[in-house]
Amino acid sequence: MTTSGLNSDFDTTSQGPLVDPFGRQVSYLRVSVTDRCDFRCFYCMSEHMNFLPKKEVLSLEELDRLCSAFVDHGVKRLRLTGGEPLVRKGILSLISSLSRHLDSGALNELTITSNGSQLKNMSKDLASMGVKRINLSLDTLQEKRFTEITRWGRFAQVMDGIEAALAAGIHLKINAVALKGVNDDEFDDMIRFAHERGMDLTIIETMPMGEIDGDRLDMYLPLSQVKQQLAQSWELEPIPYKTGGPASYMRVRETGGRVGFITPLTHNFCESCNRVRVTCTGTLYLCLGQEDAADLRAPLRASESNDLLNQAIREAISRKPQGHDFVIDRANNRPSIGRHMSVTGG
Ligand SMILES: Nc1nc2c(ncn2[C@@H]2O[C@H](COP(=O)(O)OP(=O)(O)OP(=O)(O)O)[C@@H](O)[C@H]2O)c(=O)[nH]1
Ligand SMILES: C[S@@+](CC[C@H](N)C(=O)[O-])C[C@H]1O[C@@H](n2cnc3c(N)ncnc32)[C@H](O)[C@@H]1O
Ligand code: SF4
Ligand code: SF4
Repeated sequence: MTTSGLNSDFDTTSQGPLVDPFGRQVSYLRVSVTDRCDFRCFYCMSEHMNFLPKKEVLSLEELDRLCSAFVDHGVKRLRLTGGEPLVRKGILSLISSLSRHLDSGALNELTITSNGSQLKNMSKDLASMGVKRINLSLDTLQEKRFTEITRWGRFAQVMDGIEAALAAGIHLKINAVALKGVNDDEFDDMIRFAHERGMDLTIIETMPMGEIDGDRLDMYLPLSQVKQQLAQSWELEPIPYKTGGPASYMRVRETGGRVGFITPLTHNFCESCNRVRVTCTGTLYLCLGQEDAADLRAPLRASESNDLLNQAIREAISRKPQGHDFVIDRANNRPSIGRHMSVTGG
């Protein structure tokens, strides 16, 4: 973890918005509230993962304090992710507490990225707490494939979760990772499934993060190929729609719905980056595709006042890198970034 390299032009004691050395304002925080998950998607985790011991993980109160400190620094959008954020014990009390920032107008949006397994029971509560959008990860519509991909997931549970979330008035976006030889024959079906239910679909390239049991390189499918494939079935029109996320969207004329493409390896969207990530141990990662990080747990726990914490946050932002260094290391067959996606939650 880097603690040196402080950019001496930066005043780390002032309040106000967080602006990095490239003039980009950090207005979006993604928080991985747990590294644990009830699924074991094969491209994300190995089947037998060693998860963090409980004492290393921030309590719900500490997570609340940390998120609130970022809100005080002008963060407008908060996304809870994981692991699976909705399997963390007490998660609804954290969300309920954070929703005070929506009520006050300090926060524009409180969202979640989820595998959908808990949505059947939680959707109503989440909607009542002000969660208006959820990004739901679903890579296939075929039950057998779903079991092969997620290993431990139950397809029917996710389908029930989708139904419950939509019934509660939550907007869903489906995230599907493009996996060569696994789900690359399903994108047409997924467009139909999503658009019939008023959901956007975004397709994501696999990223070389964390050791997994198999070989992720074999499954890498550039989205340029997916677009060509889709263009044979659909009329696609580029549109300027933006959520503040990395996807670039197209309208599918036949359905009227949107399909988004997230291409971290073939297209670089870093120049407009607005985000940083915090893990469940309070480590602040300045970029999804870099190892550079700052420990916020020590300053958080060192004092009841937020002075040390605020200083650590500003110091870290002063060295946010310009962009990622994802490389596909075919020679050594190693992931470009050692940590798993579940550490930062995507
Ligand atoms: N390289 C890179 N990829 C990102 C970044 N943010 C999100 N992604 C990728 O996009 C995937 C989907 O992210 P989501 O959790 O749905 O968030 P989002 O696309 O920012 O969400 P919206 O607010 O709906 O736009 C993640 O799993 C990552 O693969 C980023 O900053 N850099
Ligand atoms: C790590 S999960 C965490 C939240 C939740 N468990 C879920 O699946 O939505 C967030 C997103 O990262 C994606 N993801 C995981 N590993 C990935 C990888 N190596 N490359 C690209 N996306 C990945 C998942 O498909 C999911 O959409
Ligand atoms: S992608 Fe999400 S649901 Fe799948 S193993 Fe990773 S954290 Fe769990
Ligand atoms: S890869 Fe890093 S710099 Fe680029 S958009 Fe993602 S977090 Fe921002």
